[in-house]
Amino acid sequence: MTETAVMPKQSAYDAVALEAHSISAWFGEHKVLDRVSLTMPARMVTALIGPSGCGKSTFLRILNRMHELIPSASLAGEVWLDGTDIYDANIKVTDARKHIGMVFQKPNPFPAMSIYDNVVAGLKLTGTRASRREKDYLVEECLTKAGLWKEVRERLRQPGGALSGGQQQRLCIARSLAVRPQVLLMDEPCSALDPTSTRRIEETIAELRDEVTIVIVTHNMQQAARVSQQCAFFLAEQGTPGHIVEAGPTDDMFNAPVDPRTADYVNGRFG
Ligand SMILES: Nc1ncnc2c1ncn2[C@@H]1O[C@H](COP(=O)(O)OP(=O)(O)OP(=O)(O)O)[C@@H](O)[C@H]1O
Repeated sequence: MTETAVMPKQSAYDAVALEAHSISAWFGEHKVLDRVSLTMPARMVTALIGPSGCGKSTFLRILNRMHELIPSASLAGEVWLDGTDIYDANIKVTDARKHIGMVFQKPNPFPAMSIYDNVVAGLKLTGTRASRREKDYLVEECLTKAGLWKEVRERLRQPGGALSGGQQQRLCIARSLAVRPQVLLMDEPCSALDPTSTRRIEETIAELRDEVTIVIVTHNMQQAARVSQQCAFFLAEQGTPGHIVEAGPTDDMFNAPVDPRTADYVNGRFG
């Protein structure tokens, strides 16, 4: 009997490790990542750091099968979530993305849709049925986890687009949480936000990490030091594809890096 791959069963929130094995990536003939392997443990925030163009976003997008949306893009390697290869031929793209959510650089709520409907929007996309009561509960739960409930509880029917940038980003986090992902990927989630909103998102990340495995791309070294427990330093030297120079506990990466290039980067000497 042949085994059919299925995505692991989702309980409420259930953080699990995500493992990338020997990931290489191309845009057409241009190779941008070379055999990148990284374990992103459960209940930890992993920060991907490195200079512009070294492949951090490409790697992040490979982790939830968004890379394949680009016509010229291809990849090699495997991504394992709790014992299942998300690139297995039997795994549906929508299932992979349901388990592994993404928050982008620029907050992208549906602007004309109400705050309430923004949060539950993912249910429709993933074909999940819910009663009105279940939705009400989910909206409060996810907005609370995203640190937004108290600010919007009296105006859930107002459009998402009327919120501030920082509130919109927290709404996007709530929307991602509503399908109960096991992993949340964040691509520079604070780069469009002011310092106060940034701090609020960082607090939200800290509160979420026990329930959702978080991987964040950031250019801000102070932010990487504040929010992550593990860091991976990517580099693409002189036109070569991006690779990981060094990965490890955040404290070690900042205070006792093994590779001098890591020390130079985290201390702001290049990039
Ligand atoms: N859609 C695309 N088509 C072609 N090449 C691309 C595409 N997206 C990215 N690239 C190339 O892939 C390489 C890696 O880009 P990527 O955006 O992953 O790097 P990054 O480290 O996230 O950069 P940044 O920090 O500036 O966001 C770069 O050389 C970039 O030009």
